[in-house]
Amino acid sequence: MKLLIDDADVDAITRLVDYYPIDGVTTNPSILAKSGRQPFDALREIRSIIGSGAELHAQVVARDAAGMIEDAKRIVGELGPNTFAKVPSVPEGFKAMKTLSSAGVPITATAVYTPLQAFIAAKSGASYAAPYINRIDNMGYDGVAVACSIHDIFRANGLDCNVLAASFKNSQQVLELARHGVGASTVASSVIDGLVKNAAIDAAVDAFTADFEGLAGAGKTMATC
Ligand SMILES: O=P(O)(O)OC[C@H]1O[C@](O)(CO)[C@@H](O)[C@@H]1O
Repeated sequence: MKLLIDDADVDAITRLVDYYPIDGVTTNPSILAKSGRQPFDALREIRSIIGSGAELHAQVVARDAAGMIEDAKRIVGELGPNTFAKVPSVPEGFKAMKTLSSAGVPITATAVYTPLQAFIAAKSGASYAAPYINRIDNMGYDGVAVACSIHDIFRANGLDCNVLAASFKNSQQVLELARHGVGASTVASSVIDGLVKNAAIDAAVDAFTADFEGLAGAGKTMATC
């Protein structure tokens, strides 16, 4: 499972890329609005931080198919290889996806709440479909089960599309999707930090350091003892 950052905060992205095995970044119009920056300025800076080998997903804003196609072409044209245009999984979006995929524009189908939306998006040429795990949970359904079901539908039908699970609020949701082997998960910075934050881990590492410091004549590290 690929791990992406769901954020447009360049300081947070820079730090997470430094520490963790990050495969890319996703944004959406709400995330870009929160950054307060000109959208393409923010996206170009994100591209330069993550490099050309990582994935960058940015969303169209137009509501009709013709406008979505124009938005998508600009997104991919400005941000280069490994950029995916996110297109909402609605009728106008499916129409846009069919044209864009024929033109070789990589697409992430977004705003996915049901397996049938994902199925239609995949058949329309999307490379990824992004189910909203936490938002589905909040509707009283099981977001992880929906994402796993979408993964299984893609495999059962030989569709060349992967799950890009989104909208996480906790580590358990991410863990369950890794267990099922879905293609990718995009996770907010605070949730990524929480994936490996555990008082027991810190206590174990602190105890090793304290024990070693008690060794007579030892330096502070293996390199200096
Ligand atoms: O429920 P949230 O946290 O707003 O998440 C919605 C998700 O949809 C996406 O737009 C899909 O990629 C993400 O950017 C975002 O995580």
